[in-house]
Amino acid sequence: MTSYDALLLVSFGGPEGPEDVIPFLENVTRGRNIPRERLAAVGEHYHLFDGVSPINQHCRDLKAAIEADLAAHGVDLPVYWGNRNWDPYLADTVRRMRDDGVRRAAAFVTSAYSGYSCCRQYLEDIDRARAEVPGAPGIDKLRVYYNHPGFVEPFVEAARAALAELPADLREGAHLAFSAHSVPLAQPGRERYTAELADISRLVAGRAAPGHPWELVYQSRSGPPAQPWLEPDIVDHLEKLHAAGVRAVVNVPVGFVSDHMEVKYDLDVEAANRAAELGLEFRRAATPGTHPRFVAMVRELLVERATDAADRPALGVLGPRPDVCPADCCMRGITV
Ligand SMILES: CC1=C(CCC(=O)O)c2cc3nc(cc4[nH]c(cc5[nH]c(cc1n2)c(C)c5CCC(=O)O)c(CCC(=O)O)c4C)C(CCC(=O)O)=C3C
Ligand SMILES: [Fe+2]
Repeated sequence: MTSYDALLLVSFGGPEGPEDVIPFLENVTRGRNIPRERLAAVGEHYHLFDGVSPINQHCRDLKAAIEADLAAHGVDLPVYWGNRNWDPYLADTVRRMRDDGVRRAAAFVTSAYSGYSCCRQYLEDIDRARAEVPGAPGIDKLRVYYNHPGFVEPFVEAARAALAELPADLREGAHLAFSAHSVPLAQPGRERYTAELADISRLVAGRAAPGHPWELVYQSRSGPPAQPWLEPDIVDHLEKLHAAGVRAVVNVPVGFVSDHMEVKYDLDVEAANRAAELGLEFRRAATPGTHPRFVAMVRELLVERATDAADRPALGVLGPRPDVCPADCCMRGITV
């Protein structure tokens, strides 16, 4: 038994106005060797949306939904929110938690997978924030949840809905294209990340669209052009499908928790525009966002951890992830 006196929502952060865009991008890419041209291009994506990323509002909505769900289930726990790259910064939130008398918090991260970018980098962020705040509360990151029914089921529902939106005569021949953020091939934990993505893609395809062909592809590639990243890219994939005579595609962005900028631009603008040019019918499935099943999962993960429950729900073939990262997760403790 661990008694938690708070839940901490940890996220990526995003700009909320044109003047935030450059400082935000500088925060994200500090020390990461991202070419200037790439940064300028990504800045333009944000400016298309008046410099406002949807991600912070998603976090406010998710926080409110979690608070309502906890209250409805008699769990009396305050919920805090802190980001890696933008206000409210994690260190400021941790300071406020300490001032409020929080001693031990469970952390729910808006990233569902193993691997450096999805798991260890958030652990490092939490460590760094705690190191900045004398007397900081203890913070336990909840387990990786990509295969939890509360994450999988909203995607199954969303994939079915997107398929149903296709013109009836094209539905039967439609392909499913699962997508996730690309990462460098050399990134620690990359094998585990891709294995988990394949696991959930197979699961969602089998439940939402049995018999339809599916593939796992990547999006939002960054880094220097010479550095190898996970492929194929979704746009190249759409071109390949089109050339092979496929006429309709449902894109399921299983790599993400909400419809933030990597979804609203890279999929809804870039991939959708290319599909339109090709004459390919393209529908994008919703991410979990504030789906009640997803919100309930946050509480279930918290209760499971607090009570050290033996039953750890997990779908697919890889099994539940342990509470504390083992060597094949994100190589925590190994220097890159
Ligand atoms: C695996 C992964 C996730 C999923 C897990 C998770 O959700 O955390 C993710 C999410 C996100 N990535 C985001 C934005 C950005 N990511 C960048 C750059 C990078 N992402 C990477 C990986 C990932 N990223 C990597 C390896 C880089 C290269 C630099 C580095 O090694 O760190 C850059 C720099 C410009 C560019 O080059 O694209 C931006 C602006 C936003 C916010 C969107 C919004 O504002 O709504 C979100 C949720
Ligand atoms: Fe990213």
